[in-house]
Amino acid sequence: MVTVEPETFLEYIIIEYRWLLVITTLMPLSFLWKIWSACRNYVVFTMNSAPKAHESKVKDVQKQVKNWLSGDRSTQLCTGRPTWQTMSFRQGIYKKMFTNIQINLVDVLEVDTKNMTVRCEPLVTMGQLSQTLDRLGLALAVVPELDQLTVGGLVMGTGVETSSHIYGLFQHICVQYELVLADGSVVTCSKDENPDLFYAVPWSYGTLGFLTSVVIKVVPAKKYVRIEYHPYTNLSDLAKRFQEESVKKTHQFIEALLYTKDSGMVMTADMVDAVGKDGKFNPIGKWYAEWFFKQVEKYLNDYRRGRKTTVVEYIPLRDYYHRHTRSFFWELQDIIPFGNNVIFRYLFGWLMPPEVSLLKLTQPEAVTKLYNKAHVIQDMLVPIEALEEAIDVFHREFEVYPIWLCPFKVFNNPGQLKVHSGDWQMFVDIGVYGVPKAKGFETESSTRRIEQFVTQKRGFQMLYADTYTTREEFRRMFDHTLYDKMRSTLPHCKEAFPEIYGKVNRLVRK
Ligand SMILES: Cc1cc2nc3c(=O)[nH]c(=O)nc-3n(C[C@H](O)[C@H](O)[C@H](O)COP(=O)(O)OP(=O)(O)OC[C@H]3O[C@@H](n4cnc5c(N)ncnc54)[C@H](O)[C@@H]3O)c2cc1C
Ligand SMILES: NC(=O)C1=CN([C@@H]2O[C@H](COP(=O)(O)OP(=O)(O)OC[C@H]3O[C@@H](n4cnc5c(N)ncnc54)[C@H](OP(=O)(O)O)[C@@H]3O)[C@@H](O)[C@H]2O)C=CC1
Ligand SMILES: CC(C)=CCC[C@@H](C)[C@H]1CC[C@H]2C3=C(CC[C@]12C)[C@@]1(C)CC[C@H](O)C[C@@H]1CC3
Repeated sequence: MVTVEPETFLEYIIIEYRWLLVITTLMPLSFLWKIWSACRNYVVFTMNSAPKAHESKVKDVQKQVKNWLSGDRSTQLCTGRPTWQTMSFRQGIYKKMFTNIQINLVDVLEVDTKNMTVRCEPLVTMGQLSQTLDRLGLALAVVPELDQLTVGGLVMGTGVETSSHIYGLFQHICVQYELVLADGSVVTCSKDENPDLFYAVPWSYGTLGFLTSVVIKVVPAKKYVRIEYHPYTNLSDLAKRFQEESVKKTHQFIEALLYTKDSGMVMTADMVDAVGKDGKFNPIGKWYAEWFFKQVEKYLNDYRRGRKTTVVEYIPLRDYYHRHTRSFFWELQDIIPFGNNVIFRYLFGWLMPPEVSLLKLTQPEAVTKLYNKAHVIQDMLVPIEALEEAIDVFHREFEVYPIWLCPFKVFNNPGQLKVHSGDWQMFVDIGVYGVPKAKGFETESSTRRIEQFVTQKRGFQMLYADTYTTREEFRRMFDHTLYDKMRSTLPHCKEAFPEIYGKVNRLVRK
């Protein structure tokens, strides 16, 4: 295992006792922030002001772009959202050098129950949207788990969730985008209107234009999710079941957690109207509840001890959607090691989790150094047939557990993701978050070997994380044909925005 020795006593204190700052300051501040935004959203809703205000807010974005256009254009453009507020693990250095366009678009605009769509602005978060839709008996077809993820970030980057084996990625449930282009004009695009632009926008990281609204597909929601936990102590069997369930599509939600190379849990789930008699009710979103991944581990240990095989539970729908939010998957245990302790949960659970933005804003240099050297945060997307082989490679290079497995479909559409046969192809997102224990782990070289494996398998890397690829390697991983065509066609685009690589490579992030 890689260890980083703190250089000074102060560094040691900062790393080991970060939880002191988090509990005494960041958690109360996060709580106040949540109350403020709920009140603000409520007032906006009761005044019904968001749809009316949208047009003038878009005009303001246009005005800022036109000001840049009529100036000396010595800098390029990016959104003015401070980098510490984003969910990407790193801070983008380019934000300080570019002209920042303020896009203060934070509201849900319209729920269309006839066409089963919701229209919203780019800074609407997943938590805000799932709450708004839940009250109407609706849900997004794909709800990426963490509350703070925004619609804009998920469109321009990507979003994946346990229903993605049916609906695809977040981009596949979007039916229309409204953008302000580099010449200050407003365009809308869909699969029938400006289709080239529509297919080039996902994964473009804000390098084609500024997103100002998105129309997204919704589905009818039920009150609960019935979840079945299937434990495995053999990787081949687990991979086989996981792959079969993903392709069969008899269940609405599928995910797996690996706790060692050979053991883990496959979870299949479906929306239901009522709690059945075949399982217990488990409101995992309550402040006192154990972290989700810890509960799953308990069921796996029970199985190892020969106690139970398949367990069935009923979970409230929103609790299920955001099941990894309270513990940031398993990342919070590194910051608050006793965060899952029963006394802590009952006393302070209602203040959890701290806002990611505040954690990023207050991250000390010593902690950054530690994460650079001895921590992996990566999501690699590989064809599902390569799952077992991939786990072998990940074990050899990283040895980080738990591992998150989430199947998803990629439709054979034009754009950055190339599918090599048929109408769609099934992939799996392999999420690795934690401290690597592999012998000889070294951040850059180990990650580069993984990136090469993924490219060889014709897979992709999620770009909120660090990419160590060169520009050429990056262009091999992502098909730039349509993207390059759009950048040459759209007026002033190349002048206004860098290429995707210019925003996501490790050198432009700290
Ligand atoms: C466009 C729209 C149309 C709706 N239509 C109906 C309807 O016809 N019938 C109905 O019963 N309910 C409707 N709702 C749901 C509505 O959000 C809740 O019914 C209402 O907010 C409940 O009040 P509360 O005190 O519980 O809200 P709170 O819990 O204080 O907040 C409601 C939550 O909803 C979200 N929200 C509410 N309004 C907005 C907004 N304008 N912009 C962004 N986010 C917002 C926020 O995330 C907030 O967290 C609609 C919501 C929206 C956004
Ligand atoms: N379950 C999941 O699917 C998860 C996904 N993620 C990842 O997190 C990221 C989302 O985080 P989030 O904080 O919401 O987004 P960010 O603010 O990090 O934005 C991500 C990118 O999208 C661009 N962007 C955002 N809004 C707009 C807009 N209105 N117009 C033009 N470009 C825009 C940003 O451009 P600029 O650089 O100019 O600001 C940036 O390059 C995604 O990359 C996603 O893949 C992370 C965890 C889980
Ligand atoms: C499900 C998918 C596709 C991805 C999940 C990624 C998350 C595990 C990470 C996204 C943002 C990350 C951050 C941190 C941990 C891992 C994520 C939640 C920190 C909280 C780690 C501690 C730092 O001080 C701040 C980080 C902010 C971002």
